[in-house]
Amino acid sequence: MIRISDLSKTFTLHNQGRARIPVMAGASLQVAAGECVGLVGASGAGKSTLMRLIWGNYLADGGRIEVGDLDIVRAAPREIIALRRATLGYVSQFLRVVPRVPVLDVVAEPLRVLGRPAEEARAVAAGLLERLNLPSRLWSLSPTTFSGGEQQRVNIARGFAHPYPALLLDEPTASLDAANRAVVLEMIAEAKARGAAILGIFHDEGARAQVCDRLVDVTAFAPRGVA
Ligand SMILES: Nc1ncnc2c1ncn2[C@@H]1O[C@H](COP(=O)(O)OP(=O)(O)OP(=O)(O)O)[C@@H](O)[C@H]1O
Repeated sequence: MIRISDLSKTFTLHNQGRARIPVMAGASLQVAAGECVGLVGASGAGKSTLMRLIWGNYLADGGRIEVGDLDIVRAAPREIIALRRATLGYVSQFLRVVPRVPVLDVVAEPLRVLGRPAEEARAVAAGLLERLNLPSRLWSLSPTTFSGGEQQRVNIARGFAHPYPALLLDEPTASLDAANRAVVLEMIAEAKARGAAILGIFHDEGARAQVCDRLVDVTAFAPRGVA
């Protein structure tokens, strides 16, 4: 489902004398349907950069990133938007939302953009928020003032509202208590069981051991002479 081959990325810092930071060269990786792969490697090795390249926020210098039939490296912006709508989900570490939109609509939104009726989408959102133990008195509020763990649960609910065939998870259990962490790990296992291809960063070793089928060390992707 996710196929990466010969991927390279160098950052150029235009405001700092065009300093060049080579992060990866010749990176290759595949994630099959129903599989969860964990990215590991020291801080600064390039885990987040790889996730952002797949999400389409960073442009690769070379290589291919195929998600389903689309090569993200060569895709047009509208193709990436369509991919994010139906095929590729992303649970980032931090929640970014439009102010004043209530939680229930934040979580229902991925279904609404796919054409699901409002009431139906809200019912799915309510089910997820309930499962993640977010008190219903908070559902009509904007999550901008929520605690770290509450925001993370909203982010997770949103990322799991639609059954994306491919999912990127950046530290999905980082701010959670034991009970909610267990719920999230259960949701990841269910997504795998329905055939989702999942690529994640988990600093939580227990979580990693529980849901990852294998680990990929991104240090191996460092350009020659950098690692
Ligand atoms: N937008 C950017 N501009 C310039 N350099 C960047 C940018 N993003 C990342 N880098 C550099 O790329 C390298 C890899 O960073 P990245 O955040 O991918 O590492 P990481 O493995 O996710 O680290 P951590 O575990 O600490 O989050 C670092 O040297 C970082 O400074």
